[in-house]
Order: sequence, then C-alpha cells, then structure tokens
Amino acid sequence: MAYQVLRAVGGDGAYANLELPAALRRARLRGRDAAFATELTYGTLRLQGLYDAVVAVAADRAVASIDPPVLDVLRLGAHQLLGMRVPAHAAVSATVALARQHVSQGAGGFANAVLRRVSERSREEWVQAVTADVPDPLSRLALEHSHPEWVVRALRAALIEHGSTAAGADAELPDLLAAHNDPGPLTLVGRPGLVDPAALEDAGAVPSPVAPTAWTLPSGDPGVLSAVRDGRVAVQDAGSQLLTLALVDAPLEGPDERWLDLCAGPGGKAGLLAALALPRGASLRANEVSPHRAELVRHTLRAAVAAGARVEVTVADGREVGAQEPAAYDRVLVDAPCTGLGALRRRPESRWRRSPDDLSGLGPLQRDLLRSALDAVRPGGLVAYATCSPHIAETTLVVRDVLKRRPDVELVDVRPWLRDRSGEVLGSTGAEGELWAQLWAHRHDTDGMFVALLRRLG
Ligand SMILES: C[S@@+](CC[C@H](N)C(=O)[O-])C[C@H]1O[C@@H](n2cnc3c(N)ncnc32)[C@H](O)[C@@H]1O
Repeated sequence: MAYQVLRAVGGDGAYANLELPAALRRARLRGRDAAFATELTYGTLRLQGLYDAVVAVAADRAVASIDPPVLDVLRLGAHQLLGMRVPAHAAVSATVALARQHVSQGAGGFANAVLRRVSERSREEWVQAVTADVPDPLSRLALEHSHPEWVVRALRAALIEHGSTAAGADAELPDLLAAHNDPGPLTLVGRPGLVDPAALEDAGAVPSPVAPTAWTLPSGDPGVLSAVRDGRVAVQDAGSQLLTLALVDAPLEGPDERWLDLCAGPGGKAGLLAALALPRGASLRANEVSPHRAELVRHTLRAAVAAGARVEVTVADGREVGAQEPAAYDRVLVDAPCTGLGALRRRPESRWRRSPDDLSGLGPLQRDLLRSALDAVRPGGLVAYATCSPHIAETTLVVRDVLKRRPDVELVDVRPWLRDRSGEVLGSTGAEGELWAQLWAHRHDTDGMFVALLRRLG
C-alpha cells in the first residue's frame, strides 16, 4: 500500500495525506497495521532527500538514472532500515519481494544488492558518509534532515527576521528541521458552544495545553468520533486555532457584527469563526475563489449553521471583495494562499514539490488580497493577515509593502491575544517590540503560522 501511495504521489502528483487514508479505508487496515503503513509512507516521503543520497552511494550511481518505480522501492527499503525498527533481514526480503512483484525480477536483484549495502551502516554512519565532503554547513544540515537547501536557508532567514541572532538561528535550526520530520500530535478543534468538553474527554481526547480550543487524540482515527462526523469537532492544528482566536479576542471599538473570511477554503478557520460568532450575534461571510473548495467550506460549517450561526458562503475572487463591499466588515481574516512551508510536518511530500519560483506568483496575490481586506474592513475594524509559512517573502515583506502605501492602516500588537489554554500569553513568537507573531513547530508544537493584526484608522 505504501508503495502504491508513493507511486501516486511521485508519478501522478497525488497528495499523500488524501491518498493514504483512502487506501487504508479500501484495504480495511486499522490499528497497528494502519500505523505501520502510515509511518512507512509518510516517513519515506519526508526523508526522501537523505535516502536518495544514501541510495546513490549504495548503488554507485546517480538516483536520476534509476527508474522512478525502482527508486520508490529502494526509498521504502531505506526507511525500514534507517528510519524504522524493522529487522534488516525482514526489510530487505520484503523490499526485494516488492520489487519483483511490482517491477521485475531484475529489479529484485538490484534492490537486494543496494539494500544489503544500505543495511551495513546505521543512519548516523550514513549521515556522516553522505555529508563528509559537503563543505557548506547549511547544505550538510539540509541533507541530514532531508530538506531542500533553499528551504533551510529560508527558515534560517525567518528565524533571524524574528529576532534570533545568526548564531542562535544556527543553533536552533536542527531542532526546527527535526520537528518537520516528526508527524506532530493529532490535534482537534472543539468548536466552542457546539461540543461539550466532557464528551470529548469521554471519547479519549485530551485537552491540549497549546490553545484553549485544542484537543489531542493520542491514538485512533478521529473519523470514528461522532462529533467529528457531524462537524462540531475537526482536525485542525493548534496554531490555526490560536490565530483565529486572536482575531476574535482583540478588542474593537464600535460595532462587531460583520465578519469576513476572505480565503476560507476548506473552512477550518471559518468553522471556528462561525462558532465564535454565534454567542456574539455576529454574522460570517466565508468567501473562497474555488467553487469546489467553497463546497468544502459549506460542509465544514454545517454544525455551526445547524446551531443557528448566521453564515454565508460565497464564491468570489477575494481581490475584488474590497472594491465591491468597501468598509463593510468589522473583522476580516486573510488566510492567504502560500507555500505552506510552515506545515511541512503535516504534508510529507510538500517540501519536494515547492520551489522558490512559487513565491513570485504568490507574492502579488498575497498583497492584493491583503489590500482588498483593508478596503473591506470599516475604519476602526481589524484585519488578520495569516500564512502557514514562515517565509519572509510571504509574511513580513508582504505586510511591510502593503503598509507603505496605506497611511490609513496601523499595525496592532497581536501577541497579547495569542494565549494558551491556561490563559498565558505565548512566549518566543518574535523579538521584543515586534507586533506580529511567528509560531514554530519546535518552539510551540504548532505549525509554522505567521499572523499580523492591522487596524484601519478612522
Ligand atoms: C491557506 S488556504 C485557506 C485555509 C482556510 N482558511 C482554512 O483554515 O481551512 C487559502 C485559500 O485561498 C484560496 N484562494 C486562492 N486565491 C484566492 C482568491 N483570489 N480569492 C479568494 N480565495 C483565494 C485558495 O483556494 C485556498 O482555499
């Protein structure tokens, strides 16, 4: 199953986090078998950069010259040997059998020879071997932790942008990269007012210390919880919850009745906004440019709507909403389309799919969406600009650029409104005096979300 998912991801551009759960359901795999298949698939995808370097040495040829199906087989074998506790003989024989069954007899022989060589060294020894002749420390780090080099450099720049010294960033980077190779907790959002916390605890969920609405599920499939099935609870990273709560908790003078989520699909943050809007009597417009994703938003919002939330889902280009409805909203969320470099632990293959070229397309869109949001908010109203990427080209540069031409807008300190379950303000979100916040997987156990809060002046 892991091999088939890898082929779908590498060959057909599928997403592992959609493909694998469907494959597990089809094969009715549960419990330990499902956990094994998941680790095998996701771990292989995450660590593919390191394994390709190992395979190149063990096979004594460039991986580009190895047929992609054979290479996927070898990566799976390498992960069992170097990343999981599978005994070497079992890892080699299972992988050779896989190559014979799905590729050819010859591929089986090749896999046998390569994997025997891989099994001769531990992961640490392989890391030593493949990095020994690499002079640049960041290139070595990229290989060891299986990240593209440009991503490592961008993460380092972001740490420095948010207050780390160069030496501090270098000291911290290994932890950040390692955190991207760990799946992280399975985090749920209990949408306030829609679900009884006692019922969540009865179902085995544990309150997460990270955010007041966050819960973790130590084991099991969240789909079996009835509250997940009917939309009162959903899988959502705690960082996404924190920034949504910050937008709603930041004080506002004047009316607080009309909320807008400009880029809502598939609706995770809109789901939380709708639940929070209900007791305040506010209405929510959840807008999304893609009709298919707008359908997902409708589905996500079903529990809030059933509870009486006033919600409208619209399909529109968010860049035009500000001109169409100037000064119409009290609170606006711009959760901008981005590279997703902050969510690498949740999207195993995404680090290999992204390239610096993506930034040039996203930059103008992110700026236009933020400008439109600032037009759509009333004087005195608040806009939260968020990304699930810490790349400074998508975060601080966007906000700085837009602010340059908006004398009618000021940056508001978002950090007092980022509070954990006990009500404490989150630490380590940036340098002293910084008004925006950057969350980090290794510091906060959240995805790497960025959020800035802006107020339109009266
Ligand atoms: C980061 S996602 C939003 C995630 C969402 N807030 C959530 O929590 O589930 C960005 C969304 O923006 C949408 N988008 C892209 N371009 C847009 C545009 N011009 N106007 C509105 N939405 C757009 C994408 O289709 C995508 O669904």
